[in-house]
This record gives sequence, C-alpha cells and structure tokens, in this order.
Amino acid sequence: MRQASVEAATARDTAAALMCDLQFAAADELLRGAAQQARAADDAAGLYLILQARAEMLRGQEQRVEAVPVFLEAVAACRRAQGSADELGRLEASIAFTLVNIGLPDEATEHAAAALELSESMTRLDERVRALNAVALTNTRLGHFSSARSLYSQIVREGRVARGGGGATAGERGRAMINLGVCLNDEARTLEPDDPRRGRLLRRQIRCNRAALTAPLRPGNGLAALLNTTDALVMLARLDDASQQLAALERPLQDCADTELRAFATGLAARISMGRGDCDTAATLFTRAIAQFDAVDSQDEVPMLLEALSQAEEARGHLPAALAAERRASAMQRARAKALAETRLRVLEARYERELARRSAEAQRTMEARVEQQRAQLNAQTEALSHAARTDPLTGLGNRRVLEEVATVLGAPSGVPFSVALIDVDHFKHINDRFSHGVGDRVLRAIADVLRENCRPTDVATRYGGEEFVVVLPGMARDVAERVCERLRGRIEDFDWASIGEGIRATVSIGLSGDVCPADLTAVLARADGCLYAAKNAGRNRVRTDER
Ligand SMILES: Nc1nc2c(ncn2[C@@H]2O[C@H](COP(=O)(O)OP(=O)(O)OP(=O)(O)O)[C@@H](O)[C@H]2O)c(=O)[nH]1
Repeated sequence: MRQASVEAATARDTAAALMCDLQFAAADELLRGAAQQARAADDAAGLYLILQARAEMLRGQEQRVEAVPVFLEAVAACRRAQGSADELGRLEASIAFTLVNIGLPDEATEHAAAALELSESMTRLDERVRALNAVALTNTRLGHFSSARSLYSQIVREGRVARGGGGATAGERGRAMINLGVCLNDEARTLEPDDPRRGRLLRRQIRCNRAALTAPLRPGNGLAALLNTTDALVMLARLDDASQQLAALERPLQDCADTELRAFATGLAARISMGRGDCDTAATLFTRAIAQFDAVDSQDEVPMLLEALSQAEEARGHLPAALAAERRASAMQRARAKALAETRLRVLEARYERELARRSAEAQRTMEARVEQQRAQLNAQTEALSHAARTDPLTGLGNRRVLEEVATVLGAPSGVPFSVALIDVDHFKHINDRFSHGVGDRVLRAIADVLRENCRPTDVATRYGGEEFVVVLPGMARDVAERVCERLRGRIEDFDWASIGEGIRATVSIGLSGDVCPADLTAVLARADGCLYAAKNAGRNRVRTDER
C-alpha cells in the first residue's frame, strides 16, 4: 500500500475519537470533508483510509444502504493504492456482508467471489476466516447450501488450527459454527416435513450450535446459539426438550439487554404451545412476540409470526383477528418487497456510478499511456535522426556537423587549450584505382577504427570529408599532441593491411595545430592544413606541427 497523507491519517484518527464520544454526525462530516480533500489531492491511500472508516461507521449505525457506495469507492481507492490482499479482502467481505444483510445476496455475489479469490493470498488468518465467512453467508442466502456448508467446515478447521493464534480467529470460528447452524436450518426449511434429510440437517444444526458454545463467543451469540438449538427442536417436534431448554434460558434472557433475542424466545414458546394444540396461549404469546419486535422496530421475523398468529386465531375461531393478522402480514411483505426494490435500485445506481468512474479513469490512463508511447517514439525518432545527421555513414565517426558543434564549445573563452590534427590518407586515389573503390572504403573504415581506439573519450575524431579526418584534442598541449599524432600515424602504418587485401598498404600524413586557446576552428584548421601540406611535401607518412 502506498503511503497515505498525514492529513488523511489525522482525519481518520480524529473521527475515531469522535465516534468514541458517540458524536457520529460530527465524525461523518469530518470524514466527508477529508475524503473530498483526498480526492482532490489524488491521495488514493488516504482516500481508502477515510472511506473505510466512514463505511464501517455507517454500517455500525445500521445505515447499511448508505454504506454501500462508500465501500465501493473505498475498494476502488484501495486497488489504486495497491492495497494488500488483507486490506482488499476485508473490504470485499464487508461489502458482501452488507449487501446480504440488506437482503441483496445476488448483488453480493461479485464481492464474495472477489473475497474468496483474495483469501488465497491473505496473510492474516482472522481476516481470511472473516472473508470466508462472508462468502459462506452469501452462498447460504443464495440457497447454495452445499458450498456454504463446505466453506463453514473449512473455516472451523482453519480456526481450530489457529486456536493458539488469538481470540479474533477463535471468535470468527464460533461465529462460523453459528452461521453453519443457520445454513442448516435454512436448508431444512426448504424441505418437506417428511423428507428424511430434514431431520438429519436439524440434528446437525443442534450439534453445531452446541459445538459453537465451546468457542469464545460474545454473550448474545451464546444465547442465540442456544435459541437456534431450541428452534431446531421445535422443528423436529421435540416439544418437551424444546420447552425444557427454553425454561433453562429464562433467567439469562431476563438479564440480557437484547430485546430481539427475548422476542425470538417468546416466538419459540408460542410455537411450542401451538404444537401442543394450545392455541389460546399460542395466540397470546405470538401477539407478545410481535409487540416485542415492534418495540425495537425489528421487522424481519414479524410477517412469519403474524402468519402463525393468524393460524392460531383461526384455530380458536377468532376469524376477525386471524384476518387482521393476515392483512398486516401481507401489507408488511408488500412494503418489504417495495423497500427492497428501492434499495436494490440505489445499490445499482451506486455501482453504475462507480463503473462509470472506473471506465473514465481507465480511458484517461489508456490515453495517457498512448500519448507517452507516442512521445517516446518521437523522441527515439528525433534521437535517431539527430544521430544520423551527425554521423558519417561509412566510418561511424562524427561528421563535419559534430566538428562545428565542437568549434562552438571550444570557441568560448574557457581557458582550456586544445590541439587539432588534420589527417589525410597518402596516395588514396592510387589505392582506389589499384584495388577498387570498395577496398578504398574498407581502408577508410580501418583508419577510423584506429583513431577511435587510440583517442581518449574526451577527444573528438571526425571524418572531415573524402580521405581526410580531423581529431580535436581538448586540453592537450602541442608537444603531447604531437606524440599522440605520431602514435596514430605509427598505428596506421603498422595496421595489418593484408587482412583487407594482398599488397595493400596505407599511411597517413598529419598536420597538427597545437596549443590553441580560444580560437576560431576554421583558422586553426587552415593552420593544420598548412602543416599537412608540409608533411605531404616532406615525403608523406609523417607529422608536421605549426610554430616549430
Ligand atoms: N573509396 C573511397 N574513395 C574516396 C572517398 N572519398 C574520396 N575518395 C577518393 O579519394 C581520392 C583523393 O585523391 P587525391 O585528393 O588526389 O589525393 P591522394 O590520392 O590521397 O594523394 P595525396 O593526398 O596527395 O597523398 C579521390 O580519388 C576520391 O575519389 C570515399 O568515401 N571512398
């Protein structure tokens, strides 16, 4: 993960402190502002930090639908900031949990799949187990019971391996066992009462919840596990066992602050009475359970309880009450379907918006990459053209243009003396005429190689034209330059000319103009040319310098 800005980290910490003081509105405002700044500064890592904090806060505040777009943007920012598999997996799992809990398991599928894939490379076992839990829960809600069951078994196994590895993983393991119980119960509900698999699933559910109680659970989760067991006993028509278990839970339930759990227990007691044919008590208890759920505005169980109440009222001959319960159940179901459709629409809008943002960012990146590629091509072409324009194609040495550039640099009053050697191949016309123009070319290339190999990196050897070369020797006094020229001449004379062709021999004459500082290169070359003329006149294959 890239480094988040200090501002983003500070905003996140300040918001966390505000949340601790239950100042959620202030925390939300702070996080929104900080997110805006991180977006403007293109600080993906900071944006991820802030959005994750805000999404978790909204989720904690039961504002699950509002949390979805924030989570979606957080995961995009986390990807851009090259977040780790643990970080990304946590976010994907959170999105899946959130979508499942708002009743949209279909929408959760994509995120569950991402969490599953990331779980392979997650290094934190608690995060990995949490991600697998999210995937299994999504599968349960989609009715993919068998894959959910095998995932839960995997989580329980991994949790057991990591038993020494900390409470967080053990907690996830306990939660996985409870969720497995829910999964078994959901599957049992899809089967006919006389299906033998139903009994097997419910008995396994009971075993599973009892096993969950051996894991370190939050108090509410322990009670939920026991109530789920009671639920399975009721479904198995083991009413006495169910009743006994419920009686044992009476005290802990009274002490428990969770009204929903108490309402759930009342509903179970109602179903036990109903199973025993005591419709009067059942009707009273169903009505109480509904009131308890209504008191905490918890709607999930109510339509089912209303339908059960309607049956109880009908059985006791209270038809208007039966009808009223049925009407409210169907009104609630309609309202729930409508709310769900609206929620789905909002989630889809949020995803669509994110997709648009992703595409436009992608298009921008593609465009930038293309521009960059074209720029690189252009630079390479310019470089190649400039190299070609400055290079003699036959020998690969610099050409006259390079010499002109050197002249401009050396013409500046830098105080650095330099020497210039004008080198001319002796009787080159004769070589061409006797051996061919091709051999002449090879002789020129060989001389260029000798010059290249025997000059310092700071010296500039160029082909001046035809069979003439110029070597500029910066910072070199005449007497030293003369020795260098003598060496060059000797190396050329001693070159293995027979390697080019039988009978070939080539020498050069060199005119040297030395200790020039600063000077006009044209004038210097004219002086060197005078020296060259002298060398030729003196019999060739020799060096002549000026001012001697
Ligand atoms: N093979 C070949 N010959 C070239 C090239 N450029 C110039 N020449 C030839 O080089 C020869 C130069 O001849 P001259 O100027 O008469 O001088 P020279 O024969 O070297 O005699 P001196 O300089 O007096 O020793 C000409 O015949 C040109 O055609 C080239 O790129 N390749």
